Amino acid sequence: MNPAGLLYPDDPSIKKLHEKLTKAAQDFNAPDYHLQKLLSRPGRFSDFSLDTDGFFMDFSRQRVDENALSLLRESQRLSNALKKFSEMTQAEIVNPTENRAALHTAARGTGPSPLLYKEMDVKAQMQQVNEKIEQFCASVHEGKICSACGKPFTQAVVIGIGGSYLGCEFVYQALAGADRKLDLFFLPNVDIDNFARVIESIDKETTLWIVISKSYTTTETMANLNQVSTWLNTMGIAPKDHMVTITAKGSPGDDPDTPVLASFYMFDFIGGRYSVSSAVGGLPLSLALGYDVFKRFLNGCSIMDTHVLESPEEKNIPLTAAMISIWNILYMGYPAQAIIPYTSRLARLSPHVQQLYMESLGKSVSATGQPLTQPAGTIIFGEPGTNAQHSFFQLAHQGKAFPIDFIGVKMPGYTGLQAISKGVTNHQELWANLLAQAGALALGRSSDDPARNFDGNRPSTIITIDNLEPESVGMLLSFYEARTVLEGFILGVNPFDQFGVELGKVMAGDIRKEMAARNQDPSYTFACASQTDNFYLNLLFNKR
Ligand SMILES: O=P(O)(O)OC[C@H]1O[C@](O)(CO)[C@@H](O)[C@@H]1O
Repeated sequence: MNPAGLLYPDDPSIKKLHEKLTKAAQDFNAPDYHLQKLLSRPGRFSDFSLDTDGFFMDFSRQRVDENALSLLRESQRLSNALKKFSEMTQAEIVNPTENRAALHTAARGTGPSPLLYKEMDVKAQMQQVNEKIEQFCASVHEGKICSACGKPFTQAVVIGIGGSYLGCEFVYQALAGADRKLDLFFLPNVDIDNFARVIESIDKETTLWIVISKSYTTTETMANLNQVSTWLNTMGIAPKDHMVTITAKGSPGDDPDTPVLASFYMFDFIGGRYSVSSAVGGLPLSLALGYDVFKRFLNGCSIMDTHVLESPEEKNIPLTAAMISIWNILYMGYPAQAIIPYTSRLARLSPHVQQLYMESLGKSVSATGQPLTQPAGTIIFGEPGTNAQHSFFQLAHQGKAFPIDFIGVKMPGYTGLQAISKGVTNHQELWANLLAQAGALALGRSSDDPARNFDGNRPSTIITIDNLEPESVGMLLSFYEARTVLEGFILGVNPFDQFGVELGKVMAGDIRKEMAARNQDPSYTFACASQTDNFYLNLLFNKR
């Protein structure tokens, strides 16, 4: 696989293109390139917006023009990003550092059938897991599989962290309406107060615990599993009667000698942050909302995957979003990007994309280990609107500028009684704010009073989806996945490994040993800890 990309210009044409893009960005310092001017150009809105199957993206308020876009499309071609995306769906090794394919798209049926990888029929294997999920959930919903005391399960708690929970939590919050079959809770953090909050919210007699860990070695998840098991035992409930596992074949959790109610496989060719369309999302979402809802969500993901595979460059929505993101980071110099959904049901979208994007693209070397010309990635953050407006939008309007994805939903989830305030419904008020913010950031407003002056020229994209139905949410999830992967391919980095998370884990292990030694021997003085750690360990143990 050719790893060349904008941050690893192992190719004279890419070097040259990088120079052209740098120069093109300088044009935007001129007054004629202020967004006020760009937005008044005829055809700006129609030329700078795209749609597919109810998913609409308006990037007319981004500080790009045709010249910048055509140069960015060249970067796509020189790095073979779309070709690599297609190869990814066909089980090529796109994760060279771990010598693996990345087949999250196959989990929703995208790509050839049969899809052979390491002598395995990938889609058939995934189908088997999905059939098991469907049967298990039906049995739980019908009360055939029930709690130790014979009552039906009414709640489930996911024990898992990072990619083994964030995507699932986002989709659950987005889709969970009044008709849910089970309430879902999440126990990601090893923080004992996370456990305390969960057990305050559940009925121990009717709660199913879902342990999700690909490696089944993640410290936080294993500690929480132990905490929950110990707690259940003291309550007289055998953990095996209230637990299911989702893990990789051959992991320490894939152990017939430790029986649970059921176990489901996840595959090493689907990374945690890309795994919500596998059993990681499949089981909890099907338990909470029904297997048919999960299938419809997969269908939405697949519609967007197919759009990426079949659309030409200039109509390709995730590709265009990836190119604009690169433009904003590398050439316009923006320090961060925000995702602001105007619906509280998408509140966990930005935390999910934070991991998806920052773990995938926060890299300092190319896909083949060569130093990059500068570190890759950016900071992603966000909150739902209008809450965000009353929180950090002062900075967005008058402080350090950063591009924003505004996300609007045509139909809210709740369709019951809607009061009218100032002549509009709450949902319309939300939209009035969304439109006003994008307009105010772009256009600004001048004032003789410097403190009340708005320079404008601050970029944003508006993305709209039809509703909060599973298909729309699937398309949104798959849009951000594809955008991330394509951005990685254009930059020349591997979007599927995450070695950057390892060092902290190793160092936590050393500190843990010091704590364990003190727990064993109260006179132990943290002899192996550094001067600084020594201070904090004494603070913790002496409770000073
Ligand atoms: O599923 P596991 O093996 O518990 O890993 C959990 C998460 O931890 C990470 O390795 C990061 O620390 C993620 O990539 C992963 O999703």
